[in-house]
Amino acid sequence: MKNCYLNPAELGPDRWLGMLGVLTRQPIDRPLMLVSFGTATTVDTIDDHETFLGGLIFPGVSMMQTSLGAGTARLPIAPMPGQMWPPFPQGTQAAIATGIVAAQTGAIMRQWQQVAEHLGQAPLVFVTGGARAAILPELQARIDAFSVDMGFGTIPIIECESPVLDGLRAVAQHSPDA
Ligand SMILES: Nc1ncnc2c1ncn2[C@@H]1O[C@H](COP(=O)(O)OP(=O)(O)O)[C@@H](O)[C@H]1O
Ligand SMILES: CC(C)(COP(=O)(O)O)[C@@H](O)C(=O)NCCC(=O)O
Repeated sequence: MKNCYLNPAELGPDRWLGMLGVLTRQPIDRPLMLVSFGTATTVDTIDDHETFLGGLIFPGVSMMQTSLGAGTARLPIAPMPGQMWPPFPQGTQAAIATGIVAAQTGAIMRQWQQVAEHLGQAPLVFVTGGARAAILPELQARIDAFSVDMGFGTIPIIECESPVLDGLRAVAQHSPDA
């Protein structure tokens, strides 16, 4: 895989290995995105020539929850109930939880749209990380809406339990001493 980072050494090895892990399970005939809902959320894109184009880093779900709780006078650390997210939340906890889901999903969808527009193909989305469950239903609904709108049909998100370990295994198997 080619790395388009201006300084490749700056890229987190977890992100690089995660992308290699995804490539072990998917033939690269279309763009791929790997979204990792960890401490930070990362959104990385590989084009259909096995080139890592670049990606996003922003605070993860838990970091958003705790930073609102710690950085404001009156906001609680709101739980993420995993229900439908209302368009007009009418209470503090719902406003925070829905705001976090909207922030996470909105950033990912912006990237999804950029990839679709720049490359003319609908990216396949892989997700990993401990905090993914709260975001997945909303993300799937948004991808389906955008994708159908752009004439690509629905695209199921693929969950990956351990892409970093899959990538590490692939590197170990291809090393000269393996
Ligand atoms: N079962 C879970 N339910 C909800 N959130 C979880 C769960 N497990 C982990 N998390 C959250 O996921 C994040 C860590 O995810 P992880 O994939 O371990 O990331 P990292 O690679 O940063 O260690 C933390 O913010 C944590 O709060
Ligand atoms: C962005 C990360 C903090 C994500 O780590 P995570 O939250 O998954 O533990 C990590 O990949 C990192 O420190 N990266 C270095 C900077 C970069 O990738 O550009």
